[in-house]
Amino acid sequence: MERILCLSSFIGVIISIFNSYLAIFILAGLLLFDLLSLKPTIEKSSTLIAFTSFALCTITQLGFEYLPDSCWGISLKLYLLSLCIFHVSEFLTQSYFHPQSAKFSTYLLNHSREYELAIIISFIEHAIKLAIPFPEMFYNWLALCIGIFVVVIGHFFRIGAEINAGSNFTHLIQNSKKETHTLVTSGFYKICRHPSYLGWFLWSVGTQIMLGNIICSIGFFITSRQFFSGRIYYEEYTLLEFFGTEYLSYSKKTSQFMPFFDNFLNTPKIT
Ligand SMILES: C[S@@+](CC[C@H](N)C(=O)[O-])C[C@H]1O[C@@H](n2cnc3c(N)ncnc32)[C@H](O)[C@@H]1O
Repeated sequence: MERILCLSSFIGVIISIFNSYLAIFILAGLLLFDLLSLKPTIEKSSTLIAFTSFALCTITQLGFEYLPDSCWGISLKLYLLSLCIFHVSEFLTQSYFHPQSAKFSTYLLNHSREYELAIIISFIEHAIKLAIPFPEMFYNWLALCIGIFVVVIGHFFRIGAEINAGSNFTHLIQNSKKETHTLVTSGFYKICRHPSYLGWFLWSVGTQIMLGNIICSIGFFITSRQFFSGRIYYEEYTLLEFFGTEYLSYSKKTSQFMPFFDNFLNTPKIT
C-alpha cells in the first residue's frame, strides 16, 4: 500500500511529461483507489501525492514554453526547474527509504513559514528588477552561469547524501536511537559530516545567484547559515549520545560542514 504512494509521485511526473488526456483518467483512477482504500487523512492521499508532482512538473514545463529566452527568462525557467527537482526528489528518496511515513509533507513544500516566505520574496525581487530602468544591470550571464554551477553541486550533494545514508536519513532529527540506525561515514559523509545540509545551503544560495537576486543571495546566505548552525548543533548532540566515541573519532577526521572552511558555522567543534 505504501509503495503506491511512492509510485503516485512517479506517475505525476510521467503524466506531466507526456501531457495527455490520459492524465485525467489516471488521476481519477488514483482518486477511486483512495476512496476504496478509505485513507484516514488527506496527507496520505495518493491523488494529492500524484497531483503535487504533476503540478510542479507542469508549472516548470509552462515556464519553459512561455518565458522568453533572455537572461531573466532563462534564469526564471531554471529556478522553476530547480524547485521542481528539489521537492520531487525529496519525496522520491524519502518515500523509497521510509515508505510507511510518506505523505504530502515529505515534499517539504510546507515545512516552515520562513521557507515559504523566502520563496515568495525571491520571486518578488526577481519581478521588481523587471520594472526598474536598465534591468540588464541585475540580470547577467556570468551570475547565471555561476548560479547554475552552485545549484548543480547543491543538488548533487543533497540527493547523493540522502541516497548514501539510506534509511538512516530522516527529515526530522531523531531523538532516540533506532536499533537499525548505523553511523554513515563513507561516500558523501567522508567529505563532510552534513553533506545534505551543505547541498541544501548551496542549492538555496545558488538559486538566488542564478536569478541575479542580490538581496536574496545575501539574505539566503545569512539565514541558511544561521538555520544550519542551530540544527547541526542539536543534531550532533543527539549523534554523540547515539554513537559516543565512534562519532567523536569520525568528527576528528571529517570536516563539519564546508570542507576546508572549518569555522564556516558558529557551532562549537567536537573534539
Ligand atoms: C535530515 S537528516 C541530515 C543528515 C546529515 N546531517 C546531513 O546533512 O547529511 C537528519 C538525520 O540524519 C541522522 N544522521 C546525521 N548524520 C548521520 C550519520 N553520519 N550517520 C547516520 N545518521 C546520521 C540524524 O540522526 C538525524 O536523525
